[in-house]
This record gives sequence, structure tokens and C-alpha cells, in this order.
Amino acid sequence: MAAADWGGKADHLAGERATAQFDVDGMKVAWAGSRHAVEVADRMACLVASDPVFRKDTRTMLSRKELFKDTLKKAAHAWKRTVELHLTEEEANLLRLYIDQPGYVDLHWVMFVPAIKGQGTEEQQKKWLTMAYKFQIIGTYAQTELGHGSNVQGLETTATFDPSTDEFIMHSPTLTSSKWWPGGLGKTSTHAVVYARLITEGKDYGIHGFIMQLRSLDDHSPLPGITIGDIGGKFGSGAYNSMDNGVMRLDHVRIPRDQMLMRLAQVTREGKYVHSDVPKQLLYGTMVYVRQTIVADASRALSRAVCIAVRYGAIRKQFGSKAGGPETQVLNYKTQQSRLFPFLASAYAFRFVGQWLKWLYTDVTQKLESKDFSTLPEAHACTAGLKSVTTSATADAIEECQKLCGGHGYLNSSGLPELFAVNLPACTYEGDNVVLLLQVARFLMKTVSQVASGKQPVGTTAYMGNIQHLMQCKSVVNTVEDWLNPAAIKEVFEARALRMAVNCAQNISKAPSQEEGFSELSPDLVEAAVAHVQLIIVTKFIEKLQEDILGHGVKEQLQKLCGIYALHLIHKHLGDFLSTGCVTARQGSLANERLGKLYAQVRPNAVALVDAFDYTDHYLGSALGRYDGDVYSALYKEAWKDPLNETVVPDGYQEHLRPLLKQQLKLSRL
Ligand SMILES: CCCCC/C=C\C/C=C\C/C=C\C/C=C\C/C=C\C=C\C(=O)SCCNC(=O)CCNC(=O)[C@H](O)C(C)(C)COP(=O)(O)OP(=O)(O)OC[C@H]1O[C@@H](n2cnc3c(N)ncnc32)[C@H](O)[C@@H]1OP(=O)(O)O
Ligand SMILES: Cc1cc2nc3c(=O)[nH]c(=O)nc-3n(C[C@H](O)[C@H](O)[C@H](O)COP(=O)(O)OP(=O)(O)OC[C@H]3O[C@@H](n4cnc5c(N)ncnc54)[C@H](O)[C@@H]3O)c2cc1C
Repeated sequence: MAAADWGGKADHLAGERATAQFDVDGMKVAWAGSRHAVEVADRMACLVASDPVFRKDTRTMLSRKELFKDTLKKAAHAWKRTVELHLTEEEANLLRLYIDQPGYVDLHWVMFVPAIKGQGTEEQQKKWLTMAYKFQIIGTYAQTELGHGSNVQGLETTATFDPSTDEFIMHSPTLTSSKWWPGGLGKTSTHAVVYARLITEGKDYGIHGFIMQLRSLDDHSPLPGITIGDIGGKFGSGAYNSMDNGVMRLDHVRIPRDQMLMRLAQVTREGKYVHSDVPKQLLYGTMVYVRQTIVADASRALSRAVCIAVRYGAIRKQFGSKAGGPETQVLNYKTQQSRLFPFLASAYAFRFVGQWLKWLYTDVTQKLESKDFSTLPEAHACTAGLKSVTTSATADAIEECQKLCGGHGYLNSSGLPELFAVNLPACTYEGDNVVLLLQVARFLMKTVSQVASGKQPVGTTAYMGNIQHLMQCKSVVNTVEDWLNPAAIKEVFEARALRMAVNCAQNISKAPSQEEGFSELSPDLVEAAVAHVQLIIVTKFIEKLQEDILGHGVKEQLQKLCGIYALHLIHKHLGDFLSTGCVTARQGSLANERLGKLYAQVRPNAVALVDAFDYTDHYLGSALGRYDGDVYSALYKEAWKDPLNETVVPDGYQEHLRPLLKQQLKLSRL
């Protein structure tokens, strides 16, 4: 795919590609999940790359207004192409992904539609989704308020039932109850699922979802009683500024009773509150769904950054050998490899755990449909934990990739600043990462206490059932080669995670109350949660390697990457492994030695390993990450596109620069 994009010009990376020891096409299949997935992704990526409307090379130079209009244009064109080409849902989602410009459509498809699917009755779904699927209405997800985001139960917007008219009165009683942040709310959405406190018969029943029309379908003006606007510019140029995150205040706006999403609870004509026999946590179901998709987003964002840094590292040369030989490719520096290759391994690790999480989510959804709610807590813990660990690691890695590319990485034309700015908020939206890790910790503390009372844990906490062994085992690793053994790796990750969780549980039990103990221990709990989530990622990578993986050398490369992922974590978190007694200092240094050998083995395959992500130059959007490696011509060309270069002498010369220079010249002659 990328080769087609490259159009037959000189391949400055050909030498790198020639050293690959595996079948890149086979790796593309392993990455994408199936041959079919590669094929559909290729077709959609080409469709976007070849359409001038989807150009994005000057995006960071647009004003906010121009960028927003450009986003509207792209979204409308994407919809037109979707209809004209009769794209399937899978194809349409990929088309949107490769357009690569955050916009109202994301919220419409990723949150508004799933919220109605998950929380609406069949009748409500039929009515609203029919319109949403045809884009007759545009929806958003209006939960967060100016005063509360993480604490959903603290939201203040009210929905008071009025039995005399069979309506809810939607109201923002305070400034802090203003809805604040919903994407697409600012200027685009015609409808929203609004979360508000349900009040009926004088009683507050807490947060529920309601469908509200916000704007006229004739002239787009806000409906009476609704004040609405954009919340203002955000971090970075271009980036998330294409999205109209919005503010909304409601002044006693009336909506019919049947616009309360009634799958989980209902209000009768008389105003009686009736709760269905489903857990109330299903109200949070849309967040579980989106958190699961964000793990896939994280692996994609990380792989883009790594692709840019690896290709550029192979082109960029600094310093020669002392004997006056050729200059060294910066990718050959061991420090560059030890900083970059763990990200390469993490991109693959996150991709595979994301594929597994998608499976888990589908499995839980099927169980919920048959009223089996038993796996919901685990689904919540896995989605919250993986969303948190993968997005934090990704944001940090993109920032480091900028540094790995030196000065040129700081240019917008490297693609890295925008990639960072777009993905940084993933650490916050859909749940602040620390708040989510505390949810994982809560789940772990419950599991530890269940294990103590003899209950056998299942799923991702099944390892905790092996408590007798894991609390006292010592790693058998004795040589550098022993760290190649997946069972040895898994054992130390399990022992570390369990011991950290048990330590926390024991310390909490010493506190005056469970709540005080949890609060006091929260920094440790967050670390225990990270250890548990990293164990899940390592385990799923190891399990992936047990599948049939086709293609010459593909499995061998993945084994190396799996080793790098696990061993770099042991190196990075050696304090945890040492303090919990899972490994000795000597075993820690053997792990590091093994890591160095793995980096050397991956080096000749590095460019091919990022080629396997199968990104077009359009999607990558980087002068440094081009498939053909023609970096310097691209940087040079990109510079001239800057509006500052539209004139040789800059605007402002006559008013500010010329008088200054003349004045100084006059003074010097005195
Ligand atoms: C598509 C690409 C386009 C191209 C663009 C290019 C790049 C862009 C890249 C990506 C963008 C694409 C997609 C991204 C999509 C969206 C991003 C944009 C929009 C973002 C939207 C939002 O942010 S919406 C708002 C999200 N808000 C939150 O997440 C709030 C976080 N807070 C909470 O979830 C909760 O309040 C809480 C969990 C922290 C606490 O809740 P509370 O009720 O107070 O809880 P307790 O702690 O007491 O828990 C009670 C029990 O409930 C259990 N529980 C909690 N949550 C859940 C759950 N979700 N599911 C199941 N169970 C849950 C909890 O465990 C307790 O159980 P126990 O009592 O048994 O212990
Ligand atoms: C780009 C972007 C898009 C968004 N889109 C939407 C949208 O479409 N719809 C929507 O409804 N919302 C949206 N949001 C809002 C988002 O969901 C919230 O910002 C998020 O849930 C975090 O909540 P907060 O802002 O209240 O953070 P806060 O909770 O105020 O966090 C502030 C700090 O306090 C810490 N903290 C908070 N609680 C605890 C605790 N219990 N223990 C320890 N530390 C704690 C956090 O770790 C953080 O460091 C979006 C946000 C962003 C940035």
C-alpha cells in the first residue's frame, strides 16, 4: 500500500528494507487481525489519500474558523462518498479514521448512537437510530459539566417530571451545572443524550440519560431556553481544535416523558419511578464501550509516532567513526534503540491487547443480553485499566518520539506535534487515567478479599487464585537466555501484581476504616493497578504468540517484540520487582542484558516492522516518516507552504521593523 503511495520514486530506505528477516505482508495480517482487515484498510486509506478534499498538509496553518469549516466540509464529503459507494459500516468507520480529523461525527457514531443502543428501549432505538443512521439528526454525548467530570454522581443538571403535562423539565440550576466539553455540542449537534438528575414525586433518583433536541432542524438556531456555544481553543495548532467542544445551559426546557432513555429505569405516566432488573452501572455502559475503542486508538497513535521516528532515525546521520568513515545513522546509536524499540514493542503489545479487549467486550455484551451480568465488573476493570495504561504510555511515547527526531521533530511538518496534541486528551476524556486506575484498584481489593475467603477468581484475575505459590515464589532465572522463557516472564509479572495488591489490602485493613485506608493508600493502589494491567498486556501478547501466525519469520519477530515489551517493563519498574522480592538485583541486570541483545536483533528489521503498520504517507502526515525516506526534500518543500513565506518581506516590516532599524542606524551615526 505505502509503496503505491510512494509512486516509484527513489527509495532511500531500500537498504533498510532489504535487511528484513521476515515477510512484511504476513506481519501486516498479524497487525490488522486478518487478510480481510488489511484489504479493507488499504482500500479505505487509498480512497482518502487520493481525494483532494481530504488533504491535511496545511491544516496546522488554518485559523480556528477555517479549520472548523474544513472539518464540516470533510465530514459532509465523507458522508457523500459513504452513500455513493454504499460503504459498509466497517468501511465507513475506516474512512472516518483515515480522514484523521477529529469532528462532530466521532461523537455522533462513537457515543450518541451507542448510548441510545445501550440505554434506549427497542421503541426508542427504532425512532432515534433510524434518523441518526441517515444523519437526519446529529447527536452528541452531554455528560460532563463545568463543575464535575470525574464524579458523575455529582452532576447538577436536573430533569424534573411534570405529571400535569407528561414532560420533563430540563434545567441548569447553577453556573457549574453548565454542560462543558461535549464534542460537537458547540456548533454542530442538533441533538444530545443529556445526563441529568431525575426528580419525580419530589425525590432525586440520581443520574439518568435523556434525548434532547438542541437546535432547529430548519435553521440550526438553538431551541428556546437553550444557550449554547464553543468552549474555546485547545492545546496545539490544528489538532483537537477541529472539534467544537461545547458549553450549554438549559433554562426550564420541556421534553416529552418518552425522551428519557428507559431501558434501565422508567417513569410512568403518573410519575412513579420503576427500576428494571438490570444493574444500575449499565448507565455507564457507553463509557465502557468507548474506553475499549480508545485502546485501539492508542496503539494506532503510538505506531504512527514510532513509524515516523524509526524511518527518520534510519535516514538521519550524525557523527562519523573516529577513523573518518561514513556518518552514523542515528538509529544505530544504542541509546536511540533503548529509547525507541520499547515503543515499537508497545505498539504491537497494545494492538494485540486491543484486539483481545474487543473480543471481551463483545462477549460481555452477549452475556448482558441474556441477563448474565457476572462479567460486568471485570469488563469495567479491564476497559478502565487498559484505557488508562495505554493512553498514558502513548502520550509519553509521542512526546519522546519528538525528542528522538531532534529539532525536526518539533516542526509541525513532522506530524508529531499534532499527533501529540490530539492524543494527549485521551488521558483525560472517557475518565481521567488516575481515577480509572483507582476503579481497577477497587476491583483488585475486592478480588483479594474474595480470594482470602476461599473464592476462586476467574478471567484476568484467575492468577490470584495461585496465591500460595505466587506470594513466596522466587524466579528461577539464572542466565540471560532464561529470560526468553515466557513462563518465567509471566510468573514474575503475576507475583509482582499479586504481592502489590496484597500489600495494599493488608495496609488498608490497618486503617480506621476501609474508606480512609483506600484514600491513604491511593498512590500505592494506582501502582498496584498498573502492575495488574501490565500483566494483562504481557499475558495477551504471550497468548497471541500461541496462535497460528503465518508468514516467514513473523512469529520470531513478534517473540522478540514480546520479550522487549516485558523486559523493558522489568527494567523500568525494577523497584517494584525488587521490593516485592520477585526478582533479585542479579536477575534484574540479566533482564537488561537480554534487552540489549533483543534491540540488536530487532535493529535490521526495524523499518520493515513499521512498514507492517501499513500507513499511507497521507495518513502519517509527516515529512520525516515518508515511506520513501526522502526527508530533506520534503522538509524543504513543506517550509515554503507556511503563510509567513507568502511574501518575501513580512507584513509588519513597514510599521515595526523598518522604523526600528532606521532609528538604530541613525543613533549609531551620532
Ligand atoms: C474515530 C477517529 C477519528 C479521527 C480522529 C483522529 C484522532 C482522534 C483519536 C481518537 C478520537 C476518537 C474517539 C474518541 C472518542 C471519544 C473522545 C471524545 C469524547 C469524550 C467523551 C467523554 O469524555 S464522555 C465523559 C466521560 N466521563 C467519564 O469517563 C467519567 C469518569 N467517571 C466515572 O466513570 C464514574 O463516575 C466513576 C466510575 C469514577 C465513579 O462512579 P460512581 O458511581 O461514583 O462510583 P463508585 O466508584 O462508587 O462505583 C459504583 C460501582 O459501579 C462500578 N462501576 C463504575 N463504573 C462502571 C462502569 N463503567 N461499568 C460497570 N461498573 C462500573 C464500580 O466498580 C462500583 O462497583 P462496586 O460497587 O461493585 O465496587
Ligand atoms: C478533548 C476532550 C473531549 C471531551 N469530550 C467530552 C464529551 O464529548 N462529552 C462529555 O461529557 N465530556 C467530555 N470530556 C470531559 C471529560 O470526560 C472529563 O474532562 C474527564 O472525565 C475528567 O474529568 P474532569 O475534567 O472533571 O477532571 P477532574 O476530575 O477535575 O480532574 C482533575 C484532577 O483531579 C484528579 N482527581 C479527580 N478525582 C480524583 C479522585 N477521586 N482521586 C484522586 N484524584 C482525583 C485527577 O486525577 C486530575 O488530576 C472531554 C474532555 C476533553 C479533554
